[in-house]
Formats: sequence, structure tokens, C-alpha cells
Amino acid sequence: MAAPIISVSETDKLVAEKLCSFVVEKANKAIEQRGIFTVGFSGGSLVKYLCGGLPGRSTDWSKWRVFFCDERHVQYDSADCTYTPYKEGLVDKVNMNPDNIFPIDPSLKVFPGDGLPQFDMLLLGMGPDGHTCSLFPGHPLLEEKEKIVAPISDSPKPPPARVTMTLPVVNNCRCAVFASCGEGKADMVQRVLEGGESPPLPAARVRPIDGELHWFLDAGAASKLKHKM
Ligand SMILES: O=C(O)[C@H](O)[C@@H](O)[C@H](O)[C@H](O)COP(=O)(O)O
Repeated sequence: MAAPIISVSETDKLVAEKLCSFVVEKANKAIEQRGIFTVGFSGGSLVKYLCGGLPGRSTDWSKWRVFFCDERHVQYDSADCTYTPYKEGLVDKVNMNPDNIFPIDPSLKVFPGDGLPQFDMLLLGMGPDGHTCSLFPGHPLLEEKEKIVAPISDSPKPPPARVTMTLPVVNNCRCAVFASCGEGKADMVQRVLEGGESPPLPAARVRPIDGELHWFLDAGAASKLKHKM
């Protein structure tokens, strides 16, 4: 398991800029090597970073396949939906074929465990409690080993009903990327990256087995790290 590669930028705008350059660089390498780039998006601030920074970049969007690390169990027209702002803020803007973005189907109830998919990249956020995807501290889903996607009905972060990738899928990716900004995340970033807690916080459990792990932070979120980058 590779050690996390931490990049600190002064502001969240610079984080988004650096993050999007990194995503496109990895996408173009994947397309060159395997003809396709499979990526998972998360909700929260990442929507703003990616929709703000990806349109206009030089990549073959027809080779992208977009999935979701987690999604709220709401209809597509709900303000809580993660898919819709990406559809409007990225897919439609770059004329990506809508057939190449795979929203969670809210009508599905069971997510049978298939073979473990390997994503080229999973783009993750971290909540103030150290959650990532919809995997929350102390939640039994953290121990899920069979399902590749699982429902949760008691998310402490509203809305309560969500579906999420599980850790076996997340840790099977080629490259896991966190983007976290703001002083409000500083304590948790320090605990996740330097705390070595047991049991580990959800975001600290993201350690791709054969993949890379990157953290893009702004100065605020990195301000409590003891080992300055
Ligand atoms: O749909 C969601 O709620 C997200 O997938 C969630 O895991 C998010 O990434 C974190 O809560 C961080 O969100 P912020 O970066 O906005 O704090």
C-alpha cells in the first residue's frame, strides 16, 4: 500500500485547479494505456471543484465512464441529488454522451455483489467526522466485505437514505484522490493522516491495495499537520 501523496495549495481555488489537472493527466494516461477512463465522483464540495475545473480541459470525453462513489437515495430532481449537478455542470457542458455516466438507480433496492470492479480513479471527499463516500465512523458498513455497493438508511449526514461503494471496491481502485479544504477539516485531516487511530476513521481506511493515494488540501485543512509538506 502506497503512502499518501499530499499536495497543499494556498486556497481552495488552487486546490481545484491542481486537482483537475491531476485528474485529466491520469485520465489521458488511462485512455492511452487502456482506451478508457473509469472514474467515481463524490458529492459535496467536489461537485464545485470538478464542475468548475474540468470543462475546457483537453481530454477525449468519449472515453470517460463516470460512476458515483456514493449517492443520496433521492429522485434526480431533488436538491440533494449528486448526479444532477454533475450532469448539468459537466456532462452537458463537455457534450459527454449521457450513456457514459452511470447514476445510481433510485428504484433499485438490492445491490448484488458482483466481481470486484477496479476503477482508474475515485474522487473522494472527507466529512468533518472523517466519513468518506457514505461510510461513517462506527457504522457496520465499514466492515462490509461482500457487497460492492450497499444501502444506508441512517446516514448522520442528511439525507439519511443513501447508497455507497464499500471499502473493498474503494481500495481496489488504481488511484484514490481526496480533496479537502477549510480550517474546519484541519483536526480531522491531522487525525486521518497522522493519527494512526484504532479503529481507523473511515477516510483513514482508504488505502488502495495496489493503487495510489493522493490528498489535495488547502492551507486551512493542512494547518494542523505536524509534518509540513
Ligand atoms: O454525497 C456526499 O455527501 C459525499 O459523497 C460525502 O462523502 C462528501 O464527500 C463529504 O461529506 C465531504 O463533503 P464536503 O467536501 O462538502 O465537506
